[in-house]
Amino acid sequence: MSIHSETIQMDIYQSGDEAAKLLPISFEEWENRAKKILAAAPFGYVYGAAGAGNTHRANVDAFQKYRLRPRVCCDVSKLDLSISIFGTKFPVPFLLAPIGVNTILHSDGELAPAKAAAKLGVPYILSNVSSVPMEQVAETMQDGVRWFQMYPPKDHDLTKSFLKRAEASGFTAIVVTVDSTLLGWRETDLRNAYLPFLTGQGMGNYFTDPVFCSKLKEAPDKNVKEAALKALEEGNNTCFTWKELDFIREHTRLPVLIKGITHPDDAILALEHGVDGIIVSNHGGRQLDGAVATLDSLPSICEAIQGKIPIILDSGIRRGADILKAIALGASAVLIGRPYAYALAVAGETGVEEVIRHLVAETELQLAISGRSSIQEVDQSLIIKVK
Ligand SMILES: Cc1cc2nc3c(=O)[nH]c(=O)nc-3n(C[C@H](O)[C@H](O)[C@H](O)COP(=O)(O)O)c2cc1C
Ligand SMILES: O=C(O)C(=O)c1ccccc1
Repeated sequence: MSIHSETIQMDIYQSGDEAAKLLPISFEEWENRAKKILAAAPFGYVYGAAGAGNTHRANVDAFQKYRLRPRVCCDVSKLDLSISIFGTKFPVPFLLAPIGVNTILHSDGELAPAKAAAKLGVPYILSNVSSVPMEQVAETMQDGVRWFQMYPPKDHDLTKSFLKRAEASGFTAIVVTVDSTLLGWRETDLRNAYLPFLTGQGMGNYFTDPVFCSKLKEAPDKNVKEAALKALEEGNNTCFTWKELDFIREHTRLPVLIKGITHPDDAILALEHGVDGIIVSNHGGRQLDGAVATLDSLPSICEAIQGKIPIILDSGIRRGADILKAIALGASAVLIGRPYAYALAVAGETGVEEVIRHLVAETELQLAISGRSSIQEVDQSLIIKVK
């Protein structure tokens, strides 16, 4: 990656350019700006969490239980943020999380984060419920690394079709999200009576799928509501068990990651069922309220997995310090969620690019000021638990 902290930081300091000053720097500023720009319902869809929002708060608060304890007088003149997953080297220790239905945030939909990620060499995980079909996202990303996230459909033919399309369009891993076979109790969205899928948004992959369309009475453009309800029904796969995961495992040659694990026993089961990676996630607190923070569940999962497969963490990552703390506790990488969603709403592709660039710069500076020169040197000795 050709972006480095010094250049990014000095560019910002030195720019007398008004345009640069117009875009936010902090997470809170992006969030506030998104709130001003968006209508209440789409903003609430991103901001909202399940129930009282306790899981969401716990995710963020968990990072404050740990402090970085820097070493000094270390040679940090050469810095390396790169990591390696499934034998592929990535320039930075984060990926963009799958976030669906991006047209509620920006008219470019998923094409904007996809392009920003590809431009900066950051892998992009495309949501199953993207507004733009996966083939179009693939085309816009060219050689950019992309993974496809799937809400496992009830219909095995549809599952096979999604897998086949993802493979054919150059996605290099499948992320199976297992924490959302039912939609959580989301009070903000209920208050706004807002579920964007019902009007056909976020249906890019379903409405272009030959298997899905073959099972509808009328084409999606003739009866959007019927088609959308059918897609949601496919996702409400409450019969999903490890057996269904085996089915997915058997029907793709790509690495399979399971997203939504917070219990070490599930991590072990996932490993036994042949997954290649685990994403410790509680969906940003959007599913189960009152649940354990992902950072709090990470150590037990790392202990259970014993380094056999990569463990990625999301939910609550806002800044460089959070990234380093997750890695110090055993994560191989993290996913960035809401920060880029707000940036997308504020400034489209440019906004997402800015968020990525700032996170790279901050993480690199944090690493150096901690006295470490590479992500490989980040381990438990970097942090202490303070409460
Ligand atoms: C608006 C929104 C839509 C999301 N859509 C998906 C999705 O389609 N698939 C998925 O696996 N996770 C989805 N997630 C969860 C994210 O992948 C990620 O787990 C979460 O955003 C992490 O929490 P954080 O944003 O608070 O850091 C969504 C999250 C948000 C905020
Ligand atoms: O909004 C979400 O968090 C999300 O990922 C989702 C989308 C559709 C059905 C279930 C969850």
